[in-house]
Amino acid sequence: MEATTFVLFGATGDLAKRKIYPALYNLFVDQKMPQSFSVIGLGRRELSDEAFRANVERSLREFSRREAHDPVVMKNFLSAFRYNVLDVSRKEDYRKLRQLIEQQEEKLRMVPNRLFYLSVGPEFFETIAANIHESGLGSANGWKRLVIEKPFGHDLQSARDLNANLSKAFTEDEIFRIDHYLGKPMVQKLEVLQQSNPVLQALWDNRHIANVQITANEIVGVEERAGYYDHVGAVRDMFQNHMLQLLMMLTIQLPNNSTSEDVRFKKKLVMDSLEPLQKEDVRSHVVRGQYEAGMIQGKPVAGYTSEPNIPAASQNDTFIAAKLQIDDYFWRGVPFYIRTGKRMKDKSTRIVIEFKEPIMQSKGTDDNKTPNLLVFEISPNEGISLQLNTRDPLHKGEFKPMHIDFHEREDNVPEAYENLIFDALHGDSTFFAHWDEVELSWQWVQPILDAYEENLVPLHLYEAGTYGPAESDALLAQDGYHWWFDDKPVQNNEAIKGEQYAYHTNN
Ligand SMILES: NC(=O)C1=CN([C@@H]2O[C@H](COP(=O)(O)OP(=O)(O)OC[C@H]3O[C@@H](n4cnc5c(N)ncnc54)[C@H](OP(=O)(O)O)[C@@H]3O)[C@@H](O)[C@H]2O)C=CC1
Ligand SMILES: O=C1O[C@H](COP(=O)(O)O)[C@@H](O)[C@H](O)[C@H]1O
Repeated sequence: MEATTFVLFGATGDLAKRKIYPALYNLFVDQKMPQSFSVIGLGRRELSDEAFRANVERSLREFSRREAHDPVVMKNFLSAFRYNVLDVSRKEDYRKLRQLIEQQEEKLRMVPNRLFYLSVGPEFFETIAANIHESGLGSANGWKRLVIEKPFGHDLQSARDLNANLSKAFTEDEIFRIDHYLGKPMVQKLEVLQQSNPVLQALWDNRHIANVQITANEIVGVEERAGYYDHVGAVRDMFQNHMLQLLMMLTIQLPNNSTSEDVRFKKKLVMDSLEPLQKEDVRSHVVRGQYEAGMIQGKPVAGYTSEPNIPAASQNDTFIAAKLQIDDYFWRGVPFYIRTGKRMKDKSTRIVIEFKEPIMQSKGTDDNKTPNLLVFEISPNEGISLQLNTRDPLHKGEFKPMHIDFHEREDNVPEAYENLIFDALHGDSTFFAHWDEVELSWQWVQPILDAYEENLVPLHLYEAGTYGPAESDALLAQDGYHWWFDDKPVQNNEAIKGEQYAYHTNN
């Protein structure tokens, strides 16, 4: 891999501590970092290089998935780190930064390839990009890349404005927009699973699939993020980005050995084919919810409007469920139900594919009918399961569902940020959000934002520790479906922990 200077804005912040340093460290231990690399951490507070390295080391001990830290490896890793004070709006700080980077590159005889990672609030993105450009930091004789975190805009217009401004300093193929759901290993496998398994390929369309359910349930509430969350809600925080990305990754039809260009193009096709919602139709396609007080895992939790720094009259959404349709050859007529919410009963991100036409039961009643289900568990556990039908010899040969499960061992699973930083270092944008799809996602979501703003959609309260408002169940019930696994979340079976494959039947 090419020599790289990793320039980290927001090096003293929460994301750097919890995700970025552990990811860099794990890549280093796995020998997936460039032979020559240097990390320049930036922030307003004064820190010596030693104090900065001590902070980085502390964060690794707290947050790295690796428990044992070899002191020699740790020392080598930390020796690449320097710290520099920089206020994003002070132009002279960029000149000093440029000097420091050039000194380091000269000392280490590195080609001036520079990756600028903006782990700071989105209000700073445009200022930083412009200052990188004006200070000449980005015009050295190597490549430059810009990695930015969400949120990428607040609505369609602000996203367009932001993109237009970033484009003055970086080209589209130099911009890497992180959507950490795209870094999750199971999401990255969706493409290959579909491409390399004729069994799945053969069934991957509206002739065989009855509906698709994409869920991201969270146990956590708003936590300490009132200032941010109360202005965005579930629709902007999760739906516009992570949930629509899951939809795209599941439904794109890619050629074998596809490139990142193919992925970008095919995702755009999916978004182009998504049936648009009119503001007036949002009410019948979208369920908007907010949690009330309740019990989660045996403990009482406060309602949203009693959370610290949330106004008592807040109408902000903490839950959204929606029905979407893709109007193309493969998916026409298949409803996609998407939901995400905070303070739900359990933590689970998964995709359930329900197949058509359950086998006709020769014995038993209709109640025994079990459609074939293919489940991709994305997090917290990673796995795939298939629900088939079999006969139960102990119960007069009645039909009963059987599950074939595969669960990845937890220690085999890299963190999303490891995958994404590795790809950004390589310049591979396959698993990043490209502008086309970001713009189309905002375009699709905009009528929902407008309908919420004008209060055209009721806000349904739901008890914390449930699966959201009853209206979310009704959204599927009107089509004759129901959310799968709400009462029996798919879980890693303790009995099969540590094994790669397992085969068991439901009792
Ligand atoms: N934390 C998380 O889990 C996630 C965060 N994100 C996104 O990542 C980004 C960073 O979030 P997070 O780390 O939580 O934020 P924090 O508030 O914890 O950190 C912000 C960082 O920005 C720096 N900073 C603030 N103002 C300035 C300034 N004027 N000049 C230079 N540096 C400044 C701070 O350094 P100092 O105080 O030293 O100046 C600090 O390092 C945001 O865009 C957020 O939306 C996305 C997903 C998850
Ligand atoms: O981006 C975000 O994601 C997290 C959920 O991420 P996960 O990897 O734990 O599923 C969410 O809690 C947060 O509100 C949102 O900003």
